[in-house]
Amino acid sequence: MLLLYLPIVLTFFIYILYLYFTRTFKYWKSRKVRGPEPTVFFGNIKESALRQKNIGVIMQEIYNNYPNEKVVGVYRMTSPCLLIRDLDIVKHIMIKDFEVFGDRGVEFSKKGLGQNLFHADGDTWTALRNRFSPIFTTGKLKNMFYLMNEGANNFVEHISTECQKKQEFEIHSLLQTYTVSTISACAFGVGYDSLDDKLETLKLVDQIISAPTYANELDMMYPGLLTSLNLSIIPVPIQKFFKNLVDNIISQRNGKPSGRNDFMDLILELREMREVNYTKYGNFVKPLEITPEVMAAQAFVFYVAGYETSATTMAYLMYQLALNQDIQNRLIAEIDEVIQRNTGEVTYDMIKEMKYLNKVFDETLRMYSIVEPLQRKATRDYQVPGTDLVIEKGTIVLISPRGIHYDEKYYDNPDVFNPDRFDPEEVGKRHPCAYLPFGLGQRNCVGMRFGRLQSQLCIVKVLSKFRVEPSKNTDRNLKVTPHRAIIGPKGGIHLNIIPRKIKA
Ligand code: HEM
Repeated sequence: MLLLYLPIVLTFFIYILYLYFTRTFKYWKSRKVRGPEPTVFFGNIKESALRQKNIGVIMQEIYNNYPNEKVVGVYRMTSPCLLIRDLDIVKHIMIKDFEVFGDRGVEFSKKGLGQNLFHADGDTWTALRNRFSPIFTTGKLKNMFYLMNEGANNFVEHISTECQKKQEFEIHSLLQTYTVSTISACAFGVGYDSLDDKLETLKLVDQIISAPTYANELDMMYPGLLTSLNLSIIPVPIQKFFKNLVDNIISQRNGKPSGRNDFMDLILELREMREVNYTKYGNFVKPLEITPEVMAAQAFVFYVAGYETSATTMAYLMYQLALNQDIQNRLIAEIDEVIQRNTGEVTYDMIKEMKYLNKVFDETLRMYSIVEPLQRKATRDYQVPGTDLVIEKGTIVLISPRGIHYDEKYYDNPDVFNPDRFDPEEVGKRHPCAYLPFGLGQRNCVGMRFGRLQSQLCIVKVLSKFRVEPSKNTDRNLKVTPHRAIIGPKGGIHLNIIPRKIKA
């Protein structure tokens, strides 16, 4: 008898699940916002949730499929989100109306490593950003330059040794060895000589961070769940690693700056300064106490945000130089000229002088923007300028830098690598929001100057000794890894590195 009813019960149960996992899917239609049809449970991000496609690529495809829309309604799992295509609206959200869109909407905990600049929202973020921005000024970077220089010299030596054994390298992982050591030296004061014993743990950090977890998808389905449960999405061993690292540094330095001028010194310096009270939009914001926990959270985010982004950008840059030998020749000529004119060690000011290097770097990040999509959360209902649409409080808005960077409205022949697009006159002709690899507005990348500097220094050092060329394994049709948060090349980038014949 029971068996007779089982199919009916099952069908009913599946129907209830279906209703539940499609309950929000009329949200955008009812507001007359166009967008792709969602799939039960997954919304529009099925391939990303199944780790088949990077979420940044999915958003770029949606951007491309709605060329006439200012905004597109999408569902991340069952949550309605709005993809913004129109650059004037982008400007409002990211810059002008920042008081509504100051949150990123990825906060997972107000404790431990959760109190980091990237994930924190609300007053915690304001307090963190106010407190920590000063450590990224030009003056501080200049003081830290010697640490990067040492890292770059070690790296070039490493390549020279390896080049005696082989010609072909997987350069993405090769460049990671440079950024891991440089960021470790600059962020948490690990000397290059003592790096080897930490390297294994740092590799583990990378593996754990890049391993797919479904916490993000869970938070998309039940926004705010992680924060309300105060859950950490970061595994306990990693939390312990960064906490111990910071505790050791504080005790080695007796809680005072050591004169090394690394981030830890700068944070210890900040700790010694009296905290200044300030207000945000007229409201008093509690000043932030720099506890060892807060320090560990920033060391964590500087490490995670700092090494992979720069290594990936440099790998793509080298790839394009290998495919475009004329551009490589022009860049090498600039590097040689500036070094010869200044004689001696490469300095911060010399890097700033290399205008073509900057253009090559900017064009690389146009073609290969790596932090995608950009994200903000509405902290109150918001009428989208120039439309009847109201973005409801709590809604996530998304921006696709890749969509914009490959849009022919802003960039002719977007598939062509052309650094001259970044001539100042050309830049002046474009909408100010048409280029956003470091995000935009008050919540943009705080480490932008650091990332540019550590990458450009390495490129200069490497190209002053070597050239790059395609190898037999160079993939001319690069794909991106489906699951990593930073968009990187699937299967790596294989190139030949050839010692240059330097004229005496
Ligand atoms: C090529 C290198 C890099 C790229 C392309 C990059 C890109 C980005 C992007 C797109 C964002 C989000 C901005 C937004 O939402 O508007 C971001 C945020 C952030 N980045 Fe970077 N980044 C790079 C290097 C670095 C480095 C070297 C550090 C630290 C040492 C760093 C630390 C951060 C932090 C802490 C945030 C969160 C800022 C906040 O919310 O206040 N980044 N980055």
